[in-house]
Amino acid sequence: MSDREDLLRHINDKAVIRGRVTLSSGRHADYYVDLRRITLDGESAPLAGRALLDATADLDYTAVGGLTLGADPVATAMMHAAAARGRRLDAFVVRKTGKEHGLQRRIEGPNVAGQRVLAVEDTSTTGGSVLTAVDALREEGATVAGVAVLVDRGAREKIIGEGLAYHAVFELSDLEV
Ligand SMILES: O=P(O)(O)OC[C@H]1O[C@H](OP(=O)(O)OP(=O)(O)O)[C@H](O)[C@@H]1O
Ligand SMILES: O=C(O)c1cc(=O)[nH]c(=O)[nH]1
Repeated sequence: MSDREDLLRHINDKAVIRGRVTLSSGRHADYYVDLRRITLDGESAPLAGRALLDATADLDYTAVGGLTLGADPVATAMMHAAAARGRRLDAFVVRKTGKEHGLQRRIEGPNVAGQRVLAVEDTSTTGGSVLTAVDALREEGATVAGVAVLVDRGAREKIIGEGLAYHAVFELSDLEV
């Protein structure tokens, strides 16, 4: 079984939650895909890291990350999967709001200025969260090579409309929702 096939089985078994929920955008839905149950699961996370590296193999980037919190374990899974393949890939975390003490950095980790970066998410519904990260990255002087998510929940058109390359390991239609 390929990593992608294996990962799909893990997502259907562990992350698809049925029931009325309010989404990040304020919209309502009858199911939730809780991918934190994948990206923080010791068996599933390495699969997610490798599947995202494979899905973005056509893109050129040296660092990966996105808007905290959902994006964080996605980025670190990719970083470790890349290291296991002998490739250096840095990670970063984009804060939702600026930090007022310490070094007051909006983007934590090795400097992204001048780097080609990949903006990631666990899932993207309206694209609002990942595009917030894209804006912050550009403000910091990074070049955004593209956007990648584990599960696209509808943001594809919006993100492509912004002129960004977009890769999703799975579409909603792949899932048992
Ligand atoms: O495409 P969007 O409409 O922006 O929705 C997707 C976002 O919603 C979830 O995060 P959430 O806002 O729940 O916050 P969290 O990552 O801090 O849990 C998810 O991890 C994405 O970041
Ligand atoms: O749109 C969202 O907020 C959202 C949907 C979903 O299925 N999973 C998630 O973590 N966030």
